Amino acid sequence: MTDDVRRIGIMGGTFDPIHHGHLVAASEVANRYGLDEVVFVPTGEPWQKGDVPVSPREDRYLMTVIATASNPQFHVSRVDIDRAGPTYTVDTLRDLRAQYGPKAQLFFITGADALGKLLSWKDTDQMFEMAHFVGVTRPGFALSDDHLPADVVSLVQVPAMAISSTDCRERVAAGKPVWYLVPDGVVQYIAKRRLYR
Ligand SMILES: Nc1ncnc2c1ncn2[C@@H]1O[C@H](COP(=O)(O)OP(=O)(O)OP(=O)(O)O)[C@@H](O)[C@H]1O
Ligand SMILES: O=C(O)c1ccc[n+]([C@@H]2O[C@H](COP(=O)([O-])O)[C@@H](O)[C@H]2O)c1
Repeated sequence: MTDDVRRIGIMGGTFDPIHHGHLVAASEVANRYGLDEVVFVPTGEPWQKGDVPVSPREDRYLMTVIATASNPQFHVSRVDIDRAGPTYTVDTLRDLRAQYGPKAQLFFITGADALGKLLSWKDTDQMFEMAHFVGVTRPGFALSDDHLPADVVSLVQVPAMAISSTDCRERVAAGKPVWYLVPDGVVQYIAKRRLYR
């Protein structure tokens, strides 16, 4: 009998827009951990983004689909955008666990900035029981697990991509290019939908 334990990476994000920093992080962790696939999960209502207006969820979902379409290991899930109310990772993990079954190993990928705020997330004890967390380096942020309980998180060095969605949005608003910061199809989608103007 074959060993059917699947190793699933989960890359959650607001993806407004998705950029090459997200894609490189997911690709690198997939390689390091021998993941079978990475599921990108755009947030519904990102409750820790403050007062910054967020683009419609269907636009963020479609940009994520466009950005990941060419990679057979990458998939996109609607679990967070189809759930009403604020997006909590504990719910994301519960939904994906139900979908992938009890045997799947789940690895939740976060950048150094998000990792630093992990203990402010909802129901962290339950969250830590459902997935292993992988914190990745991000230019401008220190990567540390000092504040976290032992064994819940691993730290991974990924190629430095000094890109943020905030910077991409500001560049579009100022009429500057985002070519090569985001995938080509996402550049075209932003123009077609007149996002960030
Ligand atoms: N350049 C990057 N390198 C590594 N990880 C990143 C990078 N950009 C984002 N991430 C991680 O990807 C996840 C989703 O990030 P998010 O969609 O909020 O993008 P962002 O660029 O941080 O957005 P914003 O500028 O709007 O806050 C988070 O865990 C974040 O830490
Ligand atoms: O569970 C929480 O309380 C929680 C709080 C903040 C962020 N998250 C998740 O962290 C991921 C990155 O979020 P963001 O806001 O940096 O795009 C995304 O999957 C969010 O749903 C989760």
